[in-house]
Amino acid sequence: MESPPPTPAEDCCVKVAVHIRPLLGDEKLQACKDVVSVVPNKPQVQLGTHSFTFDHVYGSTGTPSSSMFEDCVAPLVDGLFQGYNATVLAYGQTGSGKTYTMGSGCKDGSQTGLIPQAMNALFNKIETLKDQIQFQLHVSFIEILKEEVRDLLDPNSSNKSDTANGQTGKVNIPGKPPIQIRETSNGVITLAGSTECSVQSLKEMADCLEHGSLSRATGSTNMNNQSSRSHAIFTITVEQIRKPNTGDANLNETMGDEYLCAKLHLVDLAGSERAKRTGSDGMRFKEGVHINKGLLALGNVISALGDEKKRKEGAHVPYRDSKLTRLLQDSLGGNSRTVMIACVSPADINAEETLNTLKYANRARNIQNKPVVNRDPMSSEMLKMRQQLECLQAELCARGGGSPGELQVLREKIAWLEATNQDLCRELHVYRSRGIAIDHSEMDTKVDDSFCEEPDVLKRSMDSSDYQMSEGGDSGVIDEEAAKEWEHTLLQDSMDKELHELNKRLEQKESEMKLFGGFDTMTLKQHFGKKIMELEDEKRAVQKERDRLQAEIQNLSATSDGQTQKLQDLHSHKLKSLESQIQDLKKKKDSQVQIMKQKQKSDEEAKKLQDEIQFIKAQKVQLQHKIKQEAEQFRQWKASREKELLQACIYYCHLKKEGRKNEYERHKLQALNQRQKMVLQRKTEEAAMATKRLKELLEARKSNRDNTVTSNGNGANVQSNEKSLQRWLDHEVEVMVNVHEVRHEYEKQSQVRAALAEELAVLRQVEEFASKGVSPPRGKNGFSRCKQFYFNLFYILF
Ligand SMILES: Nc1ncnc2c1ncn2[C@@H]1O[C@H](COP(=O)(O)OP(=O)(O)OP(=O)(O)O)[C@@H](O)[C@H]1O
Repeated sequence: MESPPPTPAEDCCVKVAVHIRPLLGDEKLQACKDVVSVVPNKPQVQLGTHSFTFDHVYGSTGTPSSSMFEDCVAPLVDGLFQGYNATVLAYGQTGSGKTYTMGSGCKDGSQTGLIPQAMNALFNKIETLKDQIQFQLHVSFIEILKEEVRDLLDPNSSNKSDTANGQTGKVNIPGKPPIQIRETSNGVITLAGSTECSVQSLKEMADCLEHGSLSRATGSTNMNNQSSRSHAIFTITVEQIRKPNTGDANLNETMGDEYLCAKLHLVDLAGSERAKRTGSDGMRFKEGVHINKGLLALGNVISALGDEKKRKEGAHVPYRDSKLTRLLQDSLGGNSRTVMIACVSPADINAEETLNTLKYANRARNIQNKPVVNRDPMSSEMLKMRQQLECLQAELCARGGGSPGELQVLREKIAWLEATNQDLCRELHVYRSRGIAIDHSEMDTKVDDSFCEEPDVLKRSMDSSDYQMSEGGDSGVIDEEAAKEWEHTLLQDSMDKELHELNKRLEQKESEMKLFGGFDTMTLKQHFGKKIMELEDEKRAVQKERDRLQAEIQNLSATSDGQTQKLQDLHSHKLKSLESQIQDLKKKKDSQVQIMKQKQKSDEEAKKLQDEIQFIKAQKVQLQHKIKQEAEQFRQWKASREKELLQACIYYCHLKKEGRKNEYERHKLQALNQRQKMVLQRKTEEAAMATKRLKELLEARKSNRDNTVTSNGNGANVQSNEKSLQRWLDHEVEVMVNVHEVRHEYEKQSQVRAALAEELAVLRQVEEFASKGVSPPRGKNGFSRCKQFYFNLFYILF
């Protein structure tokens, strides 16, 4: 029977719904007009001359908001039970109704909101499946406030209400390490250090939501008197473990695997805002800046993912630009089914922001995600075993009137399969608990933000102390793997840092460049050139006037009368003023020349700066390329390593199965041997009897012959005696031969049994290798010998 093929990643676009809230009391008081309209019976929204089509439109004259859960979120909740991750994301301007829509505010809407409805649906479904599946539920609730991730469920931190600025929120215990975002080797984003509350009931989960919501940072602004000042992410993790021996045929459709795990992220983003309109200053203003920064980064990610051309070219997606985008990496363009709810206000005073939200949401529709079933490699082997078991059970039913011998064989096979299944279940459980223990110890040690990666099931089993390699070479494999991951993390980290440095330098150079900017060099040059020419002209005119006056003074000094003297004085005075004008003009010209020189120098500097910017940009592109290339190389290496591990795991399971089969066959052979031994004994006894009788017969024959010699007249009688004696003799010889054959067969089988025991030991050895995730040696003690062994077994049995 073939094992089920791994589920291929399905391409699915991010679904976008628009939720239009009604006009609020304040807006009505300000006589605001409703400017957002919905095209009847179509998911189409119009705002002025703009028209947008979405997957759904709720509120206003569109579909009633009460259908939102069934249309958008219920399918995602169902998907969790098949192992698919999901995300619901509320986006929109401040005061547009995100918290109301999500129901994460613990006030109005908290019962009709999407999160409470999702929790209800989840527990309703669990109730129907709890007999067949064991569920483990965990919740975490975090917020991102001013680029810092905060744990809303941390029992050790306290809630604070800072009345001075109307701020409420969580206060972390000083000294507690901050929550860190990590990426595991298979690209899954995890939060290290956040509280994961295990919940058993709807009430417990609702309590967590309420507790976290109360701890969330909110504050009052002109646009919303209880405005969320942070991005909040409520995550529900659903782990499913199939209970053994559930004969429910329908279950196969619900859960084919032994173990599934899926996460539902419910995200209430902080609203985009304009400081002018929210009237925020001081701390509130700073919050607004961070909020907008995070949303800008989100917008850039959406743009990069939503642009088909860029996507095809494999353009860089700036997930690392903010904590929000890093955390939502899987939800946008990754392993998740995602729904975005764009919340908008219909009021004319918000028209501009509403238009922005609609454009943003429209772009998000183009994002393609690739959700996959989060299954466990061990589970598929279990599934295979179970299918085999079911097949045998069906066969057994179909052969209701079969011979008791056949039924017995089938029953034994079923018992063996069930035992195998249980063994595998136990093993799975051990692996899982080892994994959890390793996770915990990783948390405790916290070596480095980027190094700690969640090991997968196989790695856990390999790392655990019970499975330490017996030979130095095997542990070397693991060391090498850890070293490679370590090296990759360090490299990525250092390249990230380098990129960050380059970005900083680029930013600095660009802002320096801005200082040079704003002037048109050519125009300035022309302006100053013209100015200098004008000054030259003016200087020449003044010099000409001076020369004319000097000549006039000379003429006047020749005719010196009283009138002339007066005129001469006047001219001399004028001359002096002209001289000083000339000096002024000279100075002006010099300063203009100086300015021109400075301009030229600054032009050169700007050119140099421009070259530097180009150089940094080129370096940045190169580095980004290098980061991508290294990540790809690592991904490929990791994928091949994981494939290898998976093969080892499958091989290991195969060996386990074969080992059990071997035991079973050996057992059968032993029983057969026992029977043969008894036959042999009986035959040996028969042979002894036969020998005895033979002797008697020979005696009788001899005396028969003697009789022939002595009583010659009785010839016919003697002949018939002789014939019957010969028949007896032949029969006894046949018995002897038969006994000999049986003995020979018995000896042959004893040898096989010994070989079987030896091969079983080999098999155990190989199995031990496989259990450590290392390919078994294929030489002297390896697979080829196993194969030979099965060949022998087959030959003997059939
Ligand atoms: N669909 C709706 N029906 C009635 N009232 C609504 C609706 N949506 C929102 N409101 C009201 O609008 C106000 C603002 O809503 P809410 O706090 O959910 O906005 P927000 O988008 O989360 O704002 P912020 O980003 O500032 O946190 C609240 O008083 C809420 O009760």
